[in-house]
Amino acid sequence: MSSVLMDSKNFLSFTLDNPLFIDDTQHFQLSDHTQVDILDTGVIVFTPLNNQQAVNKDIVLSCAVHGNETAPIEICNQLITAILEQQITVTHRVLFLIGNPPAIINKTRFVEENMNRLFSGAHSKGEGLVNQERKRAQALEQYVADFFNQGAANSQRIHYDLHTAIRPSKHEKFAIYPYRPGRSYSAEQMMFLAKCGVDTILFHHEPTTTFSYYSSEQFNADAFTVELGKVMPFGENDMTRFHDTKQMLTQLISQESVNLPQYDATQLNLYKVSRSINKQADDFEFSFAKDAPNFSRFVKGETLATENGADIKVEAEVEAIVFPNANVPIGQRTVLCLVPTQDAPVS
Ligand SMILES: O=C(O)CCC(=O)N[C@@H](CCC(=O)O)C(=O)O
Ligand SMILES: [Zn+2]
Repeated sequence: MSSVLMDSKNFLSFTLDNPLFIDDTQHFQLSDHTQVDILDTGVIVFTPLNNQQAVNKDIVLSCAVHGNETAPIEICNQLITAILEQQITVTHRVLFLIGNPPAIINKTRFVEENMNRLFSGAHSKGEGLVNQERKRAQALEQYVADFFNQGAANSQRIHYDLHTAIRPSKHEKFAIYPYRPGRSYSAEQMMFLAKCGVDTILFHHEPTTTFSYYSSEQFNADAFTVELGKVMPFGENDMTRFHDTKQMLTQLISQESVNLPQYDATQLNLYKVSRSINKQADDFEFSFAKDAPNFSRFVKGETLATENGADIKVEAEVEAIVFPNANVPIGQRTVLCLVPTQDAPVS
């Protein structure tokens, strides 16, 4: 093990000291109970060595797919440190991914290209692997593939891709459930998220090129993009707001199973994505206030945006908006429109 990591047990510092690659993979054990494998910058796997009958989950926790979303980075790094210092012992296989170290250093969402639009092979489309984010998205796919493929056939595969949102939100913590045709939604997963404080779920309506969709679609994982609050610089996150999330993630990785309440839709705010409005022209502009929070609601006929001299109006009786961002390349999502739902197929 390199002295850099040995001295500090701070995997984030080690990652940011080596943002593009590490010289060698590193492999060591914690006492006789946990195998640790550092496979790349920001890529660390913990494998329990004892009590194999309790190992029933393969868990991926990713952060910093967007470099300026610091709270998830702090949460993951705290969990990694607690494992390395043997305050927590993993019961299940766990892969932590710090997605985009150069963007963390840059304090920006991305350096050249939004990495969360580059999964499921999008990294190699068009001009191909021309930048660091494209290469990293391809590499992250491979680490996830290897990790899940090396697990037991009957293990539950879980991937929480942790983010924070640009805007304030009427529902502070929410999760995007990737499109999964033919698969019902997991009541257990939604109650786990609720116990994390993530009480709002958006059911996506179409395939995307996000990291969580990749794990969900390719590996049948219970995968989510999880939004934990508003983007803040390092040092400005109120970590008390993440207490429940961190506690539940600790239970998830360290306990054979987690006690969860019965599914109760009344504890959740459920929304279906009704449409994604993609940018067609440079003059795209929203009609609502710049500081409108996520989940602001608009009624049928109201104008949401203008583009090419035309109005883009609310189509359903009521639509809520999430992730409005006009500053995206042509072809990409400017906003997701949502309708409240109670009838999602859950099992
Ligand atoms: O606040 C915003 O505008 C963006 C927050 C964010 O990064 N959201 C993810 C959602 C991914 C998904 O739809 O699963 C993203 O835009 O990549
Ligand atoms: Zn994000």
